[in-house]
Amino acid sequence: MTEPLIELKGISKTFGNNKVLDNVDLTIYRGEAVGIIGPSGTGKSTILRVIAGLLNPDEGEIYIQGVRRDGLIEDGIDPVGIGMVFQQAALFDSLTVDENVGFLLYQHSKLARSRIHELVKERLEMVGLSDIGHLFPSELSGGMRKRVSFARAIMSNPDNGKDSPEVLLYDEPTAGLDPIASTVIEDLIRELQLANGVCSTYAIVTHQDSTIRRTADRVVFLYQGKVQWQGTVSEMDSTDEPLIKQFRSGNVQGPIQVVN
Ligand SMILES: Nc1ncnc2c1ncn2[C@@H]1O[C@H](COP(=O)(O)OP(=O)(O)OP(=O)(O)O)[C@@H](O)[C@H]1O
Repeated sequence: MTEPLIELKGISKTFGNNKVLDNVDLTIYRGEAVGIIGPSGTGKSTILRVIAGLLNPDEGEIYIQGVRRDGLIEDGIDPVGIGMVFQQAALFDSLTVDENVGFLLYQHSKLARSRIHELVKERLEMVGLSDIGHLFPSELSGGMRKRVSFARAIMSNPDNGKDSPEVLLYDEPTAGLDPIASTVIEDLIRELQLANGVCSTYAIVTHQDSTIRRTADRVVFLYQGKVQWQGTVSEMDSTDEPLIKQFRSGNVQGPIQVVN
């Protein structure tokens, strides 16, 4: 795990007067699982969107497998595929599960519909869902919708080797789920990491303690637009760093300013 796959160097992003990311440096190594934590509104989702190539930073450089990215993901120059699983499952309500998961291939590939249908079925099986392709999102539980969104994120065109996402970015994948449904999702994230190298590297934004513990090899703490601390989960439990101590305890007193 020594090769940097994603490198952010001096990334800044301001919305209006709000400098959300302030000269952030972050490296994610191949095969690594990075948990990004920090208080609400501190730029965690923003950093994922920058890595995904959905948002351009104002300043700084992004390297994907050593290649500098210039522009957004739609420019299609990244040497490895990067997929994103959004906080809300973001499924189209008027489409079936099959049509949601296969959406990009149905719209943009030359593959036969029957072939796409098979690929969708495989991906749904990978996330532990069978025989639900014909259902609509409103007929699923929250946990199932999340799993469908995972299946969509790992969907790829077999005719295009670069299409398969090697990196997955998860934005609060267990938010709003009960503890057992969260465990199912956490296990799935690790299983996908080990399966066929589909998404062997990932970054995950989460507020849930169990998700941090069960899915992160390295934890990065973001606050006031900067990476303030990073370490393993056990280092997070033992460090005397005042920001982490306060975050760990949930105490309103401390260096983290409480926003009401
Ligand atoms: N497109 C945008 N336009 C304006 N402001 C934005 C935009 N996207 C994010 N912000 C602001 O940037 C700040 C950081 O948002 P972000 O969603 O990255 O935080 P977060 O750490 O993921 O928060 P949470 O833990 O609550 O999900 C917030 O103040 C948010 O309102």
